[in-house]
Amino acid sequence: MDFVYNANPSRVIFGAGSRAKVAEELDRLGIERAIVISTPDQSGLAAEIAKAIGGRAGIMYPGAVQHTPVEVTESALMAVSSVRADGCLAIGGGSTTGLSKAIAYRTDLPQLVIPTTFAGSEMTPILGQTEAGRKTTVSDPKILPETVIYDPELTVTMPSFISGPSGMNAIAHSVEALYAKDRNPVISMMAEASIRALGGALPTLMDDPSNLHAHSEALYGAWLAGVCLGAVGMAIHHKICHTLGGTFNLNHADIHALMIPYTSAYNRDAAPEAMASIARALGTVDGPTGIYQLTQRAASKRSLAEMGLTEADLDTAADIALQNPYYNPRPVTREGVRHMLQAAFEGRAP
Ligand SMILES: NC(=O)C1=CN([C@@H]2O[C@H](COP(=O)(O)OP(=O)(O)OC[C@H]3O[C@@H](n4cnc5c(N)ncnc54)[C@H](O)[C@@H]3O)[C@@H](O)[C@H]2O)C=CC1
Ligand SMILES: O=C(O)/C=C\C(=O)CC(=O)O
Repeated sequence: MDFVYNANPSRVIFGAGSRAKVAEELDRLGIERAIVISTPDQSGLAAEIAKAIGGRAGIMYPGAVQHTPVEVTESALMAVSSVRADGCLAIGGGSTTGLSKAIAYRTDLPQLVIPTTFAGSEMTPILGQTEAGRKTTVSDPKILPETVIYDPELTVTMPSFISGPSGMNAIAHSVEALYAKDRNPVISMMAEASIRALGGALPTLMDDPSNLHAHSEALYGAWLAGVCLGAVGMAIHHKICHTLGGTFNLNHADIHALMIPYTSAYNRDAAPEAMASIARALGTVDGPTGIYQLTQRAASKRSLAEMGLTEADLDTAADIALQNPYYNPRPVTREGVRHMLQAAFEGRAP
């Protein structure tokens, strides 16, 4: 057995109520005047946490938006300078974490992240940002948050149309980790455990959105998924979601949730060990079928047509997806991708 395992160093505090440790963790990082980042929708939660840390909250910045536009980062950097902030405290989903990472990438300020969705971004040294309508991705050790507090009491406020797709976004990280070119036994173990935890928790969350035990399980799965995403390379699923999301400005989690049955089915015959691992985790005979069944419960959008795409858009997407070659277990051909997109357009079982 030959492999390389690269661990991304970060400190993780996990547990219901663990947000009570924010002040202690800021002290540990030597942060005295944080920029407190959130989306506008989550400014109330950010204000509550800021109140609990007193003077360590240097300035509030409730302006995070999806896909990390560079203009927003520049405005946040002015807020950083205005109080000479010495660290970032991000409270929210992947969009909020993205802004914190964008600041850290440019300033090397330390980051404490409190995730409130299952996106997994907090565990990766990857930043996607948008400039002039174009989204690009960069990876750098400065981007990786130093400390992450996972408090499942903070994910219970997600309505199921956000929590379901967000959980499927995490599952997609783990699925692709299982057939990554640079996979290794530790990450594969985490990926299977992540799919098991999320696959068990998501149906419960759809029926009972405030079930704290299920949130804890899902957040645990999301943590593992984030570790997987940060440690190994992704393939056709992440590439096609990046293309579809960026080109047609689609919601990030919704497009991941919709596409993962089809992308995993694309690789079904080329990655049998990964498929067996997914099937074991979900308790099904076939991995992609198990994922499809899960999306029927957890995804908010069930077809590319429902997301507003046309068949002509599928041709555009297939062309773009073929532009930059990348590793995938099954060769990426235009015909194969177009066929896969057609099935997703119609929302039929893969
Ligand atoms: N670089 C990386 O490793 C990764 C980056 N991302 C990035 O993250 C972004 C998407 O992040 P998501 O978490 O999917 O969505 P998001 O952060 O945009 O949140 C979606 C909506 O849900 C709200 N929300 C978040 N948590 C909530 C809660 N607990 N209760 C009620 N409302 C809540 C937010 O205010 C927002 O309106 C994209 O820009 C994506 O590219 C996502 C995964 C990995
Ligand atoms: O697609 C994902 O879920 C993983 C990575 C990114 O979203 C990169 C980014 O756009 O921040």
